[in-house]
Amino acid sequence: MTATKGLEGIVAASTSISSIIDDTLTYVGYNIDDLAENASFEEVIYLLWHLKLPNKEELNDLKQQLANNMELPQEVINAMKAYPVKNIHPMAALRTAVSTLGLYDEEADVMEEAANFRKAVRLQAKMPAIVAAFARIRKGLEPIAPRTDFGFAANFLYMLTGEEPEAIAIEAFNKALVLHADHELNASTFTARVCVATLSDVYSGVTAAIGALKGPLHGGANEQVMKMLSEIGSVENVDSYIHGKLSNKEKIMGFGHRVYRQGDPRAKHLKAMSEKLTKLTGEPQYYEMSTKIEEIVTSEKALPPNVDFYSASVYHSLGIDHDLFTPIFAVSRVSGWLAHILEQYSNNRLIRPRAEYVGPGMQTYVPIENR
Ligand SMILES: CC(=O)SCCNC(=O)CCNC(=O)[C@H](O)C(C)(C)COP(=O)(O)OP(=O)(O)OC[C@H]1O[C@@H](n2cnc3c(N)ncnc32)[C@H](O)[C@@H]1OP(=O)(O)O
Ligand SMILES: O=C([O-])CC(=O)C(=O)O
Repeated sequence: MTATKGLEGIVAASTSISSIIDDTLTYVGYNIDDLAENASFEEVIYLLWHLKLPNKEELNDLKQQLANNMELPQEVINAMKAYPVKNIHPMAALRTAVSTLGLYDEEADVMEEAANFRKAVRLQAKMPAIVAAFARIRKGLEPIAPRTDFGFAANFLYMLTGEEPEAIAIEAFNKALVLHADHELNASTFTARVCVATLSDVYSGVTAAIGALKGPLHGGANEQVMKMLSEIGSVENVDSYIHGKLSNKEKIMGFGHRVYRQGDPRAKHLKAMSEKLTKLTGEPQYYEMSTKIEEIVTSEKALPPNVDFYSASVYHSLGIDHDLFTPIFAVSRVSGWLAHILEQYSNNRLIRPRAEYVGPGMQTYVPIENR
């Protein structure tokens, strides 16, 4: 038995939800470029969960269900207020709050398909409310209840600030949500599937997935990109900063991908948004630094930017705190995790690969007094 490091190239599941073939990403056969330009995030959620686009009635029904289920149980808000809010990362808070949410869902361990769909709606609806509530609680502010007349993207921005978001912010945020919704068998989705393949519950699957997304080699990279842009500070500093990192053999966050070779098809949409939004906010340097970094990294390392690279300057331009970038990724990706969890349940088998043993050969036990 020989292990493949990082399971590279191993096909570990079948799915009808999304595909990456020849660097083209589709959700249920719809090209991501089409969806990014035309779809609302709610339409994408419906597509991922039902494997077809909704008609008007189905879409309105899902929108209403999401808006109606956004409000958090007071117990979860109280629990968040008791976290050591000043010292914890919002991804740790989100991971814990989603687990706590499961304690207050009477159907948490009901395994029927209809109950799992109901929990999917509740979790999808409450994830943005958790992120927004935590962002306010840690500043000493009260959480803001969602508006039932707002769509998903608008509601998140509203719960974060208490102000009605501008149309351009809603449009940009909706597009970012669409672009991050699903991505075949990425590390966090695989984690969710492994977890629920033991027939554990939806909350456990999503909690596990949040843990996997948090790492800087996966979803956590978007926050690291912003940290890098802040450290660089101006276009003039890009060259020496990036060359310094590369000569130290350090990774440049937001570049490279296990599956894409020519480039991540989502990046161009975020790049265009970054250019537009940074101009509007009067901070074009974030876009200019980013394009200069891209120029160097692609020419010297042949590594194109991934989804995390330009999303950083997009979220910064929307006025979002930098350590909320990865939780925002989770607010979108939970739609994909839930789709994969439902798919896993529908055709389940325990996921249990083998390991190549590379430790010592047979040894004789030595009693502790003789060691
Ligand atoms: C949503 C997402 O999860 S997208 C990915 C987000 N993550 C990041 O942006 C973090 C930076 N990127 C990386 O760490 C990697 O490219 C990954 C984790 C995304 C993919 O990793 P893998 O396929 O395992 O590639 P691996 O890490 O083995 O790298 C292969 C080679 O490319 C180099 N490399 C890969 N990514 C980068 C990078 N961003 N900067 C510099 N060098 C890199 C590695 O150092 C390695 O070089 P070596 O062979 O000389 O040692
Ligand atoms: O697919 C991956 O390995 C990482 C990624 O881009 C994503 O999860 O969106």
